[in-house]
Amino acid sequence: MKELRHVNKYFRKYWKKLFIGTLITIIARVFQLVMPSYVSNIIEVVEKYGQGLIAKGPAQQDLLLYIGIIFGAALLSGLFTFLMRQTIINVSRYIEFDLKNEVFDHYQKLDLNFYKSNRTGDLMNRISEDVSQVRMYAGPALMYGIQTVTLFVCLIPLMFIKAPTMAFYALLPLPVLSVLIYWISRVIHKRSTRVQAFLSNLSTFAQESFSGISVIKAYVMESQTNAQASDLAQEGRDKSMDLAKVNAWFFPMMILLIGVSNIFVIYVGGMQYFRGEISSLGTILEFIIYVNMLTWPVAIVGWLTSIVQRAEASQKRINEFLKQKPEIESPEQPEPLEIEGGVVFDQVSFVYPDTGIKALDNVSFEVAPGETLTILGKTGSGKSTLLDLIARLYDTSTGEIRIDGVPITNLDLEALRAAIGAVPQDAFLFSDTIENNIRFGKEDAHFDEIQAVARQAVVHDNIAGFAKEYQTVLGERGITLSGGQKQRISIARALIKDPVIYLFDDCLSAVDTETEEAILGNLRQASRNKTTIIVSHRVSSALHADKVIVLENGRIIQRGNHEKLMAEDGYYKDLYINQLSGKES
Ligand SMILES: Nc1ncnc2c1ncn2[C@@H]1O[C@H](COP(=O)(O)OP(=O)(O)OP(=O)(O)O)[C@@H](O)[C@H]1O
Repeated sequence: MKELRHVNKYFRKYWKKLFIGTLITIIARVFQLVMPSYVSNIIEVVEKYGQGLIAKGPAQQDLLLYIGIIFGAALLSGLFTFLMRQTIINVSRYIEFDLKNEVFDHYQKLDLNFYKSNRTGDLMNRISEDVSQVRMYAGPALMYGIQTVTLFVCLIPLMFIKAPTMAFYALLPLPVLSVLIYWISRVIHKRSTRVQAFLSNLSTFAQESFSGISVIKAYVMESQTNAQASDLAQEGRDKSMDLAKVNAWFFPMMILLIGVSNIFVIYVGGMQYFRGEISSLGTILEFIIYVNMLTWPVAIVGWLTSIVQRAEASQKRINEFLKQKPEIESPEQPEPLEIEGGVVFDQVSFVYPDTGIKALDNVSFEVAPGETLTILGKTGSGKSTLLDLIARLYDTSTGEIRIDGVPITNLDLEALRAAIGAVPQDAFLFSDTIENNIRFGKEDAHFDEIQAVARQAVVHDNIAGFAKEYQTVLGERGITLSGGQKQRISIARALIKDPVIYLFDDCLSAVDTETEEAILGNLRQASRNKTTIIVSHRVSSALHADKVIVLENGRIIQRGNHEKLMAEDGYYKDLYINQLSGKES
């Protein structure tokens, strides 16, 4: 129960509803208890009538009265049972909602390393399956728990008051039933944990096969993927069958033990009746009803234990993630700063913690507010890493990055990221309309602004060509854009944000050179007074830059501007000559 303590805060939050729910549960059970003793009364009236102790008229009147009471009590018990579900089960849904939001909010705060070391399927499983298991504890388990306790507390003393010997024998098999069901539930729990872990794998496999469907098709891997899927399905079937086998024991065991209890009641009650220790056969019937009323709650003790165990295991998995602290956080007292956009790298090195790859090695440079820096270099030379460090997606291993003279770690994280408009290398667009994808950069943007930035990113004409123009839905629910169109929408999204610092990570790689030139021209206009850092493989992005650096294996091997770099032999000049000759030819 240690892990489940996490849910107590939600119980406290909804304590009023839970309190009312508990009262209602108790009332519902008390009304349920009315029926057996009136059934006994009915039998007694019938017996008396048979023995000629009561006339037909009054006997009929008594019968009608008792039936009326049983009916009324059943109605009220039904009504309160309905209200009980409405309160306690509803609270469990609220708790499920709150917990899902808490987990999701926490996921959002965690940094990239967390996402790299955990699989998406697992993240999704914890927020859906595991939270559902915890809901079972916060709702049904709580409700049936209260119900069981109420019934035990009211019914068992009542049975002992009415007929102690019969009560003793009637209750004798029930602890055995509870222990057996507890034991079965433990096995069920073990096996269902295996099923749970398997489902996590299955989600990951399905998610990867669907997102990688084009690769699967292109490499004609359908049959291998199918074979893998059917292996997984077989594994799932075996695990589910294991679970089904133990589940199958549950009800037969219950029925057997109720049967034994009933036989005890009939035998012991019958003997007592013969000996005159009980006055009416109605008492036997009353006890049979009691035994049947108790069976489910007794069985449920075992079931509840298994729900609690499962919820504990699930909450443990959830807590594992909730306990993870984001490695990158805002300082407690950030320096107040109106960011102007001066960026300084002071002997910065960075090693990816998971792979140990040194992506940047002693990198130093300065970009003044409003300047443009272009970073060139072979693939894997550390260009994207450098941009990620400016947005503080990672923290430097050694050295310092300063924005307007203030170490980046002293700045408020949100303020820093709000000042940055980043266009990543892999343009990611959401399954939403084009308008909303661009609006992501500025929620309250007017439609005219959206069109204006789309024009600057040279994608407006493409959008206008779609039947639904800006309302065209992208992604899984809609059309698929070309790589270049995606990149340009992603640029428009950054432009509408109108940030102080632009980070463009090779975001024109999928557009033709003519469009690239048009966009670069527009970007120069849009980012005239903004600090702009462009990562590129094309020298065209460097022609008008104030500064250029060339990276190789994480080190700066050349720096200057176009004119200076053309004056020396090296990577830049070679690249320029290569790309220029390519263009001319
Ligand atoms: N998330 C990551 N985890 C571990 N290592 C990484 C990660 N991202 C990049 N690397 C490694 O860091 C080095 C620099 O990568 P980076 O993406 O910064 O290069 P790049 O110059 O942007 O390459 P490209 O031009 O291909 O985009 C590479 O060796 C790469 O394998």
